[in-house]
Amino acid sequence: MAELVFFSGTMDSGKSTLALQTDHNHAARGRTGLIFTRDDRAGAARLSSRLGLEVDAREVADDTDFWELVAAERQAGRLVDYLVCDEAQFYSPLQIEQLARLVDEVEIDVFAFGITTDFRTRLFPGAARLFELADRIEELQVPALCWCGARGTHNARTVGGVMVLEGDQVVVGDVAGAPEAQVAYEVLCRRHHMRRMTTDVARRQGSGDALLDLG
Ligand SMILES: Nc1ncnc2c1ncn2[C@@H]1O[C@H](COP(=O)(O)OP(=O)(O)O)[C@@H](O)[C@H]1O
Ligand SMILES: Cc1cn([C@H]2C[C@H](O)[C@@H](COP(=O)(O)O)O2)c(=O)[nH]c1=O
Repeated sequence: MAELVFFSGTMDSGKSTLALQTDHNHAARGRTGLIFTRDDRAGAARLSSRLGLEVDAREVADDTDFWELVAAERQAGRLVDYLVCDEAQFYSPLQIEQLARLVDEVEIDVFAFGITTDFRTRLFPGAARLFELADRIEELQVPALCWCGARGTHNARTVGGVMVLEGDQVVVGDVAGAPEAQVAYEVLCRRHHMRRMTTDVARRQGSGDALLDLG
């Protein structure tokens, strides 16, 4: 039976890598899939992993209708066995419902990958709908770590090196950015997210609870 699976984790937890591996393994067994993403850091219509792999993908837009799109593929005589959907937190709730309908009514597997919460620790609408509708939620197994060594659970946004809790929900960016970058992200444990204690703050304060060598 087809499934809607949501592979969720923080930024930098290996989701895009797993998306590429998932596509590879299914394609290697002769299945035909479509790869989607939205606002990947590598640019439009690309799915990129920090491990260096990058492939072409279909860019999801506000008006993308997954149901119509798959119907058009099938009418053109092209098989669709599965969908790989990266950055699924950016999809609308309606688009997540279209994905669930494809699973239930057309028996297409949907593998969705995305972060759950934004920089304010609030669920993205697409992630919330996935939590509500998915057959399975899979947590990524190799977590990004907070600077203190604890499992990273929350995504912090910095603007000019300072952690912020105000701003647009969607601002494409990376965890690898220089601390003074205009917009950058850092994965923290909840305790340090709540205290707004990024690596930079901990280093400046010479934090007593630092477990890792901050360099
Ligand atoms: N140079 C490296 N060597 C080994 N693993 C790396 C390297 N760079 C990144 N990674 C791994 O890649 C992960 C990020 O993968 P990626 O698929 O881009 O994450 P996500 O899509 O969740 O943001 C990191 O957590 C780390 O485990
Ligand atoms: C927390 C948070 C993240 N984003 C953006 C930043 C990145 O472009 C993507 C996440 O990509 P990844 O492959 O999981 O690293 O989401 C955002 O727009 N708003 C946020 O609050």
